[in-house]
Amino acid sequence: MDIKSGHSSPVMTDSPPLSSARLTIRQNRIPYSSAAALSQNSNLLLTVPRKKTGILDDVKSTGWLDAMKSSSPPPTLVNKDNFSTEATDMTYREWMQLKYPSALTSFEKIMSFAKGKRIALFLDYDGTLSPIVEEPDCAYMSSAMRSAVQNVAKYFPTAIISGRSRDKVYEFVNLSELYYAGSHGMDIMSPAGESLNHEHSRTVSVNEKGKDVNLFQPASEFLPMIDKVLCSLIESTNDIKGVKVEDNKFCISVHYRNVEEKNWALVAQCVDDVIRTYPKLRLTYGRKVLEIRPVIDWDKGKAVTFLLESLGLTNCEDVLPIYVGDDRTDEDAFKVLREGPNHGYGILVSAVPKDSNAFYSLRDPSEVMEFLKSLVTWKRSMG
Ligand SMILES: O=P(O)(O)OC[C@H]1O[C@H](O[C@H]2O[C@H](CO)[C@@H](O)[C@H](O)[C@H]2O)[C@H](O)[C@@H](O)[C@@H]1O
Repeated sequence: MDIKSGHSSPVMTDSPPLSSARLTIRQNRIPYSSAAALSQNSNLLLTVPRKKTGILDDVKSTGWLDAMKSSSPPPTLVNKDNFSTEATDMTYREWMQLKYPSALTSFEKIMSFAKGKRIALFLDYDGTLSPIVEEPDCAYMSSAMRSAVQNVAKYFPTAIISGRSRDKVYEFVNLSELYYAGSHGMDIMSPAGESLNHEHSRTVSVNEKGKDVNLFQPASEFLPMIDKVLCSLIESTNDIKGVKVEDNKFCISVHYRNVEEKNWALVAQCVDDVIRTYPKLRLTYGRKVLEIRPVIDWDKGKAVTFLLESLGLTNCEDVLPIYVGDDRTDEDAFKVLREGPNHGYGILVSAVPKDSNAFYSLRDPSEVMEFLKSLVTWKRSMG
């Protein structure tokens, strides 16, 4: 059975990554009037020079401000009480039925394909295992979700793949039996006593019990640069109310979720001012967050391929990788499973219709938990 059947080729409608847009218009200049207007509107003491090149030009010429605005479901579609209108419900149902069927209602179909195969499970963290909240440091997962992940990991090799630092996501998930890939896959760790089976991996003692884990960190040479940029970003955004700069070790997140919308362009400007002198760094975006990372050819998709190789599960007919994620950065992994030699299923977690490289969908973390529990029940039923 061809797992691609029945799905049309997805078309990504999001804007291109900031970095590429940035490069193409680097010579453009912001007219003095725009820069002046920005500084007047901002009510901040930040100095905005007369002539600028960079992200702000992109915002104006390629709709980046729109991209920043649409990088998380707008409150009119999904508000805090999960209110949705009949019309948006119907649009969602149509999207789900026609393009990305629910992984819960399609569970039997998925499992009929999984029969006789070894499942490998990859789980994003924010928005997948934990709900999106305003304060990034408070994105806790529930203990019920932790149990569901713990149970599923008894039967299938399971990895958490996150944009966060590995330490932070480990602190949230707190299950030592899992593989972890932090910093968008640039910081991979095996469970204690396991090896990543790679010539460039190294063994270190990490936890208080002094257990050995194996690490693979393809961007380690960038650490000094990232640390410098982190300090500069903290300093330059210091006066913008609501900005949070998060140290994700090999990446940096600049959150604007709690910044007044009129100041979002200013956030972009500050980020651009800092990173413009670092050609070895690039900028992407996620859910109300700008993300700075090394230009190396590595992402969540590469991390999935790496882990499948480490586990000896690559290019095997009898392996079914499943990746569950909600964000733009998860698309790299969905794409790898859709197009690469390790065919598998991407499952997009979304409460609003959007285009994706995934095959299936789940509405929110509670449905993710149900899906994980169903996997366990199915496995136990197989004896
Ligand atoms: O790859 P992920 O595990 O999904 O991490 C992606 C980013 O997630 C976090 O930010 C997002 O979640 C926050 C908490 O719900 C929310 O406040 C923020 O607006 C979201 O962008 C995390 O803080 C970032 O560092 C990760 O890159």
